[in-house]
Amino acid sequence: MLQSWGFDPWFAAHAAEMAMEGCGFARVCAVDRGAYRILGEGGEVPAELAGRLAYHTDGPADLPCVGDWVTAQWHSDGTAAIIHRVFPRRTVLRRKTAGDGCGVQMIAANIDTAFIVQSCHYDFNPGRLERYLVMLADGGVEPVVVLTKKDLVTPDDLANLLAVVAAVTPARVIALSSVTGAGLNVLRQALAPGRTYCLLGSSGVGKTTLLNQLAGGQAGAEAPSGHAHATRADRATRAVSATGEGTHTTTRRQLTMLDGGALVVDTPGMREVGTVAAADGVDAGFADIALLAGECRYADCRHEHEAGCAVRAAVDRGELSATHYRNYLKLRKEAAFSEMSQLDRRRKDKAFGKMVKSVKKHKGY
Ligand SMILES: Nc1nc2c(ncn2[C@@H]2O[C@H](COP(=O)(O)OP(=O)(O)OP(=O)(O)O)[C@@H](O)[C@H]2O)c(=O)[nH]1
Ligand SMILES: [Zn+2]
Repeated sequence: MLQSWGFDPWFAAHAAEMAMEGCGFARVCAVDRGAYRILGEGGEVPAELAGRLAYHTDGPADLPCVGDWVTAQWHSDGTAAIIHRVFPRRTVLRRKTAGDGCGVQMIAANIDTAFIVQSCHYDFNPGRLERYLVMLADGGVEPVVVLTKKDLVTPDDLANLLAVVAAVTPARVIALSSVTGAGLNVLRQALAPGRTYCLLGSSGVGKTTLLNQLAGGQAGAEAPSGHAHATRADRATRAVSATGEGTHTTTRRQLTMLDGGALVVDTPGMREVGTVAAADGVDAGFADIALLAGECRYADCRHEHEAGCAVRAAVDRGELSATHYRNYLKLRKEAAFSEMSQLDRRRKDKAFGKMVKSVKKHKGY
């Protein structure tokens, strides 16, 4: 049971040092404002931190996060548990927090492989790709590049993209289309049971569509009981349920098992990695605009002259300050500029162009 959730020999080797009397091991499958859910031999239960763990840590990075293995003590009836210790982490996914400089925010632990998802069509950006690669290398996570929406570009364009990626990283690249299904099996075959994966990428590149296809679930399909099936409905809703007395919040499981036994981490924080990495925190001070952006007709709306733009509409109605809106556009431009990494500039060089060409030839694109 624990093995199927990823308790492999690496973690088993730490079992002796992590063991405590009256406790067992479990994997954290959800975290929501200090409320945890863990998966142990007896299934999934809510858990709290032991006082010692909660108050005697060096910082938030020491607290359990999704994907962590922990030592826990189950209540006598088995319906809840206390987390006492956090296993050493094989890998970490974390990002620097905006502002003070030295803070880090843990996004997930013990992810084996991260799929960096970019769209062939609109979103492809070698500078951002490079940034994800740095983040993954920093945390020891294996990168695989996934180029989505291959149906929207010509074979020639795709060959160019593949060559650029190959010039940036030796990581494996999978190009696919969720519309035609091309390449989906290649991705499926890259998933191994008991290994942990995640999808990183900006909003709109097709992560949700892809996850649903990997989960094998039809849109809104009922999950067979006992199965960690993730359906569209699952991913689209915030699992907040109202009970008789006030509001009771349940946290959706953020670590799920696909049909083939591969494990997938999908947390709200993981989704934010994309936007923050994409625009250097520009969105952080413009939460109001980010919120409105959710209502724009097009997922890739730039809020400039697009039809059905909810942001511009709010400015026109006087509900959003025009100055605030202009500041947003201005800052975003600057962020886009500073985002032009070394690599972007190099790309304009002749030498880099030559390298791309030779990679193309060599790889036979
Ligand atoms: N043409 C084409 N469109 C696609 C493909 N995959 C996804 N889309 C469309 O792209 C849009 C965004 O897809 P999502 O799966 O919601 O993107 P996401 O990355 O999950 O975005 P967030 O949920 O905002 O993080 C949707 O309209 C999809 O139908 C594809 O392979 N080809
Ligand atoms: Zn818009």
